[in-house]
Amino acid sequence: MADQRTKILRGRLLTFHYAPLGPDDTASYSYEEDGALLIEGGTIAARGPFSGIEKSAPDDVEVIDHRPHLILPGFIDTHIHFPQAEVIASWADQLLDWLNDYTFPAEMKFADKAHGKRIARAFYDALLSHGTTTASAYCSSHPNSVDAYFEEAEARGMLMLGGKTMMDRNAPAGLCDTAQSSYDDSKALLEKWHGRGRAHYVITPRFAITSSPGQLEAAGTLLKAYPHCHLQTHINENHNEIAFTRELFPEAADYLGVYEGFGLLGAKTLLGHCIHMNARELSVMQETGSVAVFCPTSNLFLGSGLYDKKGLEAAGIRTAIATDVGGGTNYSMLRTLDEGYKILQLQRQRMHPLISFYWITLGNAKALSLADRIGTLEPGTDADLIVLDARATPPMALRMETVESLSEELFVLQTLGDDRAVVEAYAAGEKRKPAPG
Ligand SMILES: Nc1nc2[nH]cnc2c(=O)[nH]1
Ligand SMILES: [Zn+2]
Repeated sequence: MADQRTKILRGRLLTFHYAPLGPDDTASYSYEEDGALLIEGGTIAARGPFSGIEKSAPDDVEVIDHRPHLILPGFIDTHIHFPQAEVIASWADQLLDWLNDYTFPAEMKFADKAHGKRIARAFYDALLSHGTTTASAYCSSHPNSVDAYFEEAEARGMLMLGGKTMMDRNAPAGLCDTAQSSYDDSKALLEKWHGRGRAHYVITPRFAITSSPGQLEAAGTLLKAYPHCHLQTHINENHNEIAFTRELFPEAADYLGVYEGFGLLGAKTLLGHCIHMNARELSVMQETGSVAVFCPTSNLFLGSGLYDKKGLEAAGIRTAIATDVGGGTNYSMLRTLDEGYKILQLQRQRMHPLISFYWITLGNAKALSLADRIGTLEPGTDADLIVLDARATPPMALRMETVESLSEELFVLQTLGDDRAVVEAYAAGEKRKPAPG
């Protein structure tokens, strides 16, 4: 009798090994036309041609046949706001007005744990139905919201990163903590959640405008004491934001200098946006190994500006891509790639589809320093997978009639695809795509 949880997934497998150096870099990925994954106890036990995997498996193993669809590692979203599920699609001016008029009022509702639990269910339904199996989220400033966030992830077997937003000024009283309370609450939450199951705690000062120097210092103290945790914040998204930050921290060399001064930079630091960077900031980002997170739908929606992927990477900076819902306008990493492609086109930095799909899987896993567990179909890693159908809608099916290569198929998925192209999502080896409706 086979282990109940042992199964074979059959389909067209695609996984990356490193960032493709160009369209012809076939060594950068593995593609198996009739491939299979042996899944045991939430991890990938073996990968190969179906015939070989079937031979080595127990006779009564369950075979789930996903042909003719693609099987990929689950998508990874490196920057999203859990309490903004009700903010997405709010008609606003640029960043600071959008925060004050829509975002802060919506986040205040998370003082109520019941609200957090309801939004958490909707949030994870949205992630999984769009093929995202891991994300790094800002919760609200209420510790309750972090519990709601990780409890729901645990129930769904998902590897999720997140933390309590630290913010003690320039926001409504109902959202503000203090330097001391944010330190105490973050520490307690971190000790409760980090490493429990698949949870990863992220120290989360919102941005320089909403944190006093004392609070940024507290965040730095936490990061020093818990260097295995990530830290996430925002930087250089909007010109008014930058000007206000310079007024609040006149002694800092520049915006990044604020975070640098409080010891917030390093290989586990995720900096959202990084649009308007100066030369000094680029070199400090590179030296510290901090990650510059591209949020294309948000950057267009809020009129923030154009992320310079080529310039950042030429400076040796690690990059990632994310939705930034609710400034971002879609949970789909496919829609995110499509908008990102257009931003890069405007700068003559056209991105090849192999690089796009590398980025939202292994690339983002590397940016999170989690490539030993997720973002890949390598045996020994976690079975977080998705099944994609490039013929999911009539316009996609029509376009696919003339597609001749894997790269072309990926580009159809990126340009025309959304949650309708996601046939199934597995987290820790189990089917998790919510039933429609
Ligand atoms: N896009 C975005 N930028 C921010 N900067 C500070 N907070 C936020 C936020 O919630 N969204
Ligand atoms: Zn954000």
